[in-house]
Amino acid sequence: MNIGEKDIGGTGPSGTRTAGTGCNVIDATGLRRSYGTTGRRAKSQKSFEAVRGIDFSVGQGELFALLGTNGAGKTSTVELLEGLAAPSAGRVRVLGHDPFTERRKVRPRIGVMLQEGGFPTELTPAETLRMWAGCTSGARPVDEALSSVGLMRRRDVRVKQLSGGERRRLDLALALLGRPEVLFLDEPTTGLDTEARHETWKLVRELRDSGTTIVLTTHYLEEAEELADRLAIMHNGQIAAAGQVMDVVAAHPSHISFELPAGFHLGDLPALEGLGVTGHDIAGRTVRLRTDELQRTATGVLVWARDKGIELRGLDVRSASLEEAFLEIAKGLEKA
Ligand SMILES: Nc1ncnc2c1ncn2[C@@H]1O[C@H](COP(=O)(O)OP(=O)(O)OP(=O)(O)O)[C@@H](O)[C@H]1O
Repeated sequence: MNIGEKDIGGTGPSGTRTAGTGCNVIDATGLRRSYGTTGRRAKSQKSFEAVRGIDFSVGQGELFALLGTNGAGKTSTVELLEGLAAPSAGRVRVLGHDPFTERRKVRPRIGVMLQEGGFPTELTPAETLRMWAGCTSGARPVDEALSSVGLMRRRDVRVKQLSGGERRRLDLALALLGRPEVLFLDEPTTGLDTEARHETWKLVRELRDSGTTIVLTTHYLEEAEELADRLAIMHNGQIAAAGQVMDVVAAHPSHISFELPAGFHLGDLPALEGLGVTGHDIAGRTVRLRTDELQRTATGVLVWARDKGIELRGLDVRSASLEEAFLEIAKGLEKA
């Protein structure tokens, strides 16, 4: 594939780095987006900066997830990548081109699954895809697109009779119709039941494995954990953390909690610092320890309990999850 520009690779200011094949399909540098700065009323309007100078790149065949709280700036960012708006500052390249000014070169090579598809509800899925195929060069056969998202059974019912989850699948079928090299998925499994969500994940993995580059926004951290090669967590228009899931998670402490048996106090435990504990709290009789050295701390606590001949009820030993990392990042930034 002719990407058109050289890999800029390396580590950006926000710590993002491509893990892919050396070809960056997407490059964003110092990207900013403001609302209320264009149009006739611009001078009287107060502008709002939704994307505040972000850098990231996505390698060919990589699945990159953009996470963040409501209003963090994910959709505003993805729209810049899709060429639906121009950045107010910074630079974006998709497949080596500016997706806004060179839209005609980029659009046929990307697939976009928006949050709200907005189909004509009187058409059937087959008719919807046929209509769309008429505007798409090199479109897949309609039935192939329908069966790839598990909608063959519903090909001839009206869209208005589809469930919310089935409409999401039709959205996905439309995004896949032109065999895109780059696929943008905006909350693709919202409204899907567990089985349909797992089917969508399987399909997304297959697409990624066949070389499609995928940018995913999601509110489901489990989805990012399942699918993402790398991710970025946005907050207030900036990238607060980025990297592989395990890197983002590793930057946050693991936890051990248990109930103190009757007659024991926190001070009866061995010196917490010596066990590698970085912080603790106690609620009622439940002790919660934070640590960056889970095995050492857990061993210390268990050996202490064995030596005292006590059972630690409610014992829970867990590595940090993406959810905990996410919540800590959001909490930390709110305080900042
Ligand atoms: N057209 C617009 N005009 C003015 N402000 C906007 C516009 N679109 C979005 N915003 C604001 O920009 C910020 C980022 O919005 P954006 O939709 O990009 O966030 P998001 O991370 O996608 O949120 P969500 O997870 O809720 O979809 C929000 O504060 C939002 O209110």
